[in-house]
Amino acid sequence: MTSPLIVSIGFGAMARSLAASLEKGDSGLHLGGFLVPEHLPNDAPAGMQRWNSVDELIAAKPDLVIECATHEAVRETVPQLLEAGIDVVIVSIGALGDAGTVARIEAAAKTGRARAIAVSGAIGGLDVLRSAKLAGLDSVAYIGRKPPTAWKGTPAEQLLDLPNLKEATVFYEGDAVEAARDYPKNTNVTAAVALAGLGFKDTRVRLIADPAASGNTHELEAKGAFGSFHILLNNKPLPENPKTSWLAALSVEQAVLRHFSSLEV
Ligand SMILES: NC(=O)C1=CN([C@@H]2O[C@H](COP(=O)(O)OP(=O)(O)OC[C@H]3O[C@@H](n4cnc5c(N)ncnc54)[C@H](OP(=O)(O)O)[C@@H]3O)[C@@H](O)[C@H]2O)C=CC1
Ligand SMILES: O=C([O-])CC(=O)C(=O)O
Repeated sequence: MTSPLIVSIGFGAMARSLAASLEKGDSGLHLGGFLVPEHLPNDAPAGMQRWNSVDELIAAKPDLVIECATHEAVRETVPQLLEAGIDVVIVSIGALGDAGTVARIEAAAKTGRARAIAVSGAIGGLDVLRSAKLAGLDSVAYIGRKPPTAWKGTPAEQLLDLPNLKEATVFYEGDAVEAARDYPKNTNVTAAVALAGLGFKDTRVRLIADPAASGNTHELEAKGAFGSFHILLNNKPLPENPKTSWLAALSVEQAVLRHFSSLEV
């Protein structure tokens, strides 16, 4: 049997980590190539293909596409692939905080009889949240803590003196609608929590810049008819992008392995 064609949208920190990890593993699966905008330099490793347009990619008939790029790619590129009958794993899931985008993705998936799969990413406990929701959830809260460098290029820069921050500082408290929209490279996890639990408006979010943090910490607390739970993840960042946790890349890899496995665990 020939190996399935697995392609990423974007070839940044996460896609590169995924490619290297699949290569090292024994699944026989590989990242066959990637779709990136034409302006990016061509640094495709040997044996990998590069596509510059979604039409060219669709013509190559990939078996699975993994969006590892931006919220914009989820809005602009993912629906076209689904309509063409191609399953897509979505990583920049903060884009799903917009009801119009969700409706477009659902309609495209229905048209193409394809599946859009949202990854758990850098957080865990979503299985518990999904199950607990069935009996009713009273509250869901998420706390994200990262070192100041990880908040560079976000609205936190306007709120705090990030390079000279001396102590852990809360700079955002609100809901997952705003958090997912305003911190698109840092808080996709809030979308995972919102989608599994109480929805974007009712998910409480607190974001912290902490000079003492050595990695990316994600805390999740939920209460409901089932009881309550509280988890804390201490994630190591990817060397190429301190905003992104290694666990997020690993969650993409396990989504790929599950997709091609006959026993889903
Ligand atoms: N669900 C989760 O838990 C997590 C989700 N993420 C999300 O995953 C995505 C990837 O993360 P990461 O790899 O660390 O990010 P990087 O910034 O390292 O890589 C993204 C790459 O995609 C390229 N790109 C931008 N726009 C497009 C487009 N329209 N089509 C194709 N490629 C594009 C970028 O190019 P250029 O540099 O030129 O813009 C860049 O090379 C991000 O959106 C991030 O927010 C990250 C961590 C956790
Ligand atoms: O990787 C992380 O720690 C979380 C992240 O960036 C995101 O959710 O966008």
